[in-house]
Amino acid sequence: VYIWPSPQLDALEALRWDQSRNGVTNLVQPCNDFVSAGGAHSGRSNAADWIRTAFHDMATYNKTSGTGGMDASIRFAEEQARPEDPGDGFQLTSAEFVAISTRYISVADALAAGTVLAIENCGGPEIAFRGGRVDAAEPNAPGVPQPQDALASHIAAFARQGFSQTEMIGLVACGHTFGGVQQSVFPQIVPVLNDPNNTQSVSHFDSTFATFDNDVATEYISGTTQNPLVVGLNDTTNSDKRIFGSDGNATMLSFANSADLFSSTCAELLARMLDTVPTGVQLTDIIAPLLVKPDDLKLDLSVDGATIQFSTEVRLWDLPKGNHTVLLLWDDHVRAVSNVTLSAADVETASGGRYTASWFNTPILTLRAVAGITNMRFSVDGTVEDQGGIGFPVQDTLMWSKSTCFAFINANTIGELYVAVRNTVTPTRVYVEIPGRDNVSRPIVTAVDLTQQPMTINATYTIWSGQVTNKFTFLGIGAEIDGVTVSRDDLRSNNNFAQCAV
Ligand code: HEM
Repeated sequence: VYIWPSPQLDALEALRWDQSRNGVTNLVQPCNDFVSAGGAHSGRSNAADWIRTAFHDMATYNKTSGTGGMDASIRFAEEQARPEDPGDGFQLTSAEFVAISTRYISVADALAAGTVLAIENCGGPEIAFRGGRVDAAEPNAPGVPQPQDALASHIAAFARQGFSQTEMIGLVACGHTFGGVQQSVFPQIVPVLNDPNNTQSVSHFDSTFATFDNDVATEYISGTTQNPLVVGLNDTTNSDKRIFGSDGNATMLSFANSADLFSSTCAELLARMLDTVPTGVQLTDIIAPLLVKPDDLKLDLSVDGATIQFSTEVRLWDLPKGNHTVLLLWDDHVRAVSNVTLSAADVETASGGRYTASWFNTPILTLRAVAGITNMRFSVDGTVEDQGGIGFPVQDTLMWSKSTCFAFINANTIGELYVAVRNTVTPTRVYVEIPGRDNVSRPIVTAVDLTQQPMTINATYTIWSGQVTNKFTFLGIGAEIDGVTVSRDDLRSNNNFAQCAV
């Protein structure tokens, strides 16, 4: 657990634990949801595509040279064109996770989190998730095993990736409890199925293709398996048969005998798969949920500069069922303590129902600008939550001014931007931050300086202003103050402000 606020960890924590709010979990609920069939059951599933994509991204890893691994290089068309990466799953999955990536969440972190969330929400074990993966600038060297390869080649490929033969058996079984082989991609392995519930003719690895369970092992051991890589007509491509049988079935038998052993083994192996990163990449600690987490802080200075419109919400972890009294207490620059009662907004279960997350909102509060806000605590049923005495610090140095407005001219959105800076500081630069992507789809932020002469509107705030005419959707704000960069990563769009008067 870390101290809030920390922009990158806050974002990773939200991705990992915010369930329906994270933009990911809804794509694998129900577990047989599939993006390019409009969510309809097609025999394919996003969950399976994501897990396979993560494996193919990792499988280029070379533990001797420290190159390859989880770095989202699978998003490159060059990798997707290789015989070892057939089908459109990698392209569809990459597009989904590029869309989720932000300045704080790499595409590779998004893919890793998506894999964890898909497995956890579809019957699987809880999987340790770390962040900090770095997106590759170019494709990796090839290295994904293929079904026609010999057993010795598979053993060598997994050894290069850092997995023993027993771990190889485990990892393949953990992956192949989801999904199957597509007819259109592997016509030499799978015939056309003519099944209205399986319109893409996917021959599944086990009878429960959208859920994590040990059926892949029980069906294999009992001899009832329909796994196309075990009982396929062409023995050359029966790679699961060779791999599963390579230790005399000992590992698969242990999985068939114990669903718990299968679960715990997969939790460990899949976490290691996702944490296989190039040398030099430093992953974060395991991202645990914060028990009390403020979120979505909004501060806006009024047009006359006299008041601040403030609101926030707080997420409380695993509250007992029932009604709760939640208060926000806050400090300000005139050393007063204020409080307000929050209202229950929303309850979600996380990690496949293991936990609950409950959100509580403040109303929109009007603070005197002179007083501002410096620190928060929460009282939950009478117990004060203050991060062990630190409280939850709030910066009111830099915020949007309500004077900001947007205009729409010739398909361009033009922002008249007004940013308020507290007079206690003298920034050398105030700018807006426009999230975008570089030419290989990595998230970047472009700063556009506010260049109009700053205007002191009262004793408390000075307004910096400027215009942006670039095409953009969201804007953040930042400043350089005494050589330090201050960012308010409270992204706003034209929906948050009035239309400019003409
Ligand atoms: C020697 C190793 C492996 C071989 C030869 C192999 C081969 C295959 C093949 C041929 C497919 C069908 C793909 C398609 O039709 O589009 C497939 C699907 C899949 N593989 Fe593997 N695989 C291996 C290891 C793994 C591992 C280690 C994982 C993950 C931990 C994994 C996860 C998956 C998943 C989830 C699917 C289903 C994809 C879907 O239904 O869209 N595979 N695999």
